[in-house]
Amino acid sequence: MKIVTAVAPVNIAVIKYWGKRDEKLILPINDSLSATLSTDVMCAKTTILTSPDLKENKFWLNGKEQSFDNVRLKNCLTESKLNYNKYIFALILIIFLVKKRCNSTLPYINWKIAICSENNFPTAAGLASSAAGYACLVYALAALYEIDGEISDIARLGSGSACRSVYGGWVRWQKGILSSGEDSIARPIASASHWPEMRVLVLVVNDNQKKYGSTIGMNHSVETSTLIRYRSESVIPQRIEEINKAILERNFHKFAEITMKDSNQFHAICLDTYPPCIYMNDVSHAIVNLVHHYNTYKEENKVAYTFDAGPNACIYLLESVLQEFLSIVNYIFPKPMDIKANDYFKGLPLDQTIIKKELMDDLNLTQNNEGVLKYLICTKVGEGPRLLTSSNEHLLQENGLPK
Ligand SMILES: Nc1ncnc2c1ncn2[C@@H]1O[C@H](COP(=O)(O)OP(=O)(O)OP(=O)(O)O)[C@@H](O)[C@H]1O
Ligand SMILES: C[C@@](O)(CCOP(=O)(O)OP(=O)(O)O)CC(=O)O
Repeated sequence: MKIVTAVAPVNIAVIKYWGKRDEKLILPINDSLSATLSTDVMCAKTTILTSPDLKENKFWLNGKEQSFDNVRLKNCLTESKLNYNKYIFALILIIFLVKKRCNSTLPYINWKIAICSENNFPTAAGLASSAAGYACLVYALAALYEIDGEISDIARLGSGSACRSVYGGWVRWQKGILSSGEDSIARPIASASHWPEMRVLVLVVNDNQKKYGSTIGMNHSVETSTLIRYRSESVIPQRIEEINKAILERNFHKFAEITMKDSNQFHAICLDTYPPCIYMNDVSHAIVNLVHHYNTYKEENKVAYTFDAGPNACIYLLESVLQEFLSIVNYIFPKPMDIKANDYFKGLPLDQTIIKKELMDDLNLTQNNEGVLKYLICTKVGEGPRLLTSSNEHLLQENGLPK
């Protein structure tokens, strides 16, 4: 019997990946760049066990068994439109590729496996669970089958954005030009400690499973949007170099401007998609408005928003402005009285600073009803995936069943 457990991070892109040039190999039409977030706050955790006693392959996600062995791979391969099976298909493909890359004389290479994974944050809600989940799966499989070297290309086959989660710090996914996809890999551009004051505040507007997934959304954009081509050909090549430089120089003002412009352009493409795929809602737009008011008041960009394929805002900001900005968020979006502070302010500890009346008067923003925000998560840039060696950490028992 052999067992490994790993944790892997989510990542939030500041230059968004949106659109594929190859759906099966998950090859993007543009480079993207993200920060990997600390696994101390948000992570996927995956245990993989292999044993000669297992009769079939098994997979549990968040406590629920997922069909695995009984999926007809052939059907998946011939499917022209991607559907929910794509996730199980990706799982099977990833296991196959990791095994292919390992030393095939390993005595346990042909044993069946049991996989058990959990996310400590909402799954399929636009908070990058697939990125953390597939990075974790590939990292744990690589440890199980003792492979070293490149794994971002394998993680990419689960979900494109997952290739960036196999590294910590600031990570760029190079779109690559080869049709084989060999050069479509992620690389860190700066370590997790490069910009230690950077914080990320996730304002959760809705953590329900989203209706319009990223895969389908971006396919429709490629098929119908004219703006998407302009973005990938004429905007991103320069923009990605500029943000790379801003990050290396720790120039927050410039970093924030590019981050917000890129989020806005991505959602403009969603609106340019026919029929449009709308992810942001009125609360998201109220957050955008609040950030711009605050930056104008400060006469400099102190805070940057970015939205993935959902209404939740990820706010990048430096530690020095965190408390003041948070106090404004709390005033504009009041916490419901009946929710305990610990259930509302998640992640890194936050002070409940009292708002300065004159600041609110200057900002002149309208207060919302209680409960418009569901909760907040405060986190920071962190390291990539890692193995957990203590046997208490395993999610599976020695018989291959979940604990
Ligand atoms: N820990 C995990 N292990 C394996 N697969 C996972 C894990 N977490 C999520 N997934 C897969 O990813 C799917 C969710 O991906 P989806 O892209 O819809 O949402 P998301 O990643 O949370 O949002 P987004 O990509 O917009 O940020 C799940 O249905 C599941 O198939
Ligand atoms: C908006 C995004 O979060 C899109 C993520 O898309 P996915 O990586 O979930 O898509 P697939 O490759 O089809 O699985 C932007 C980003 O993370 O860069």
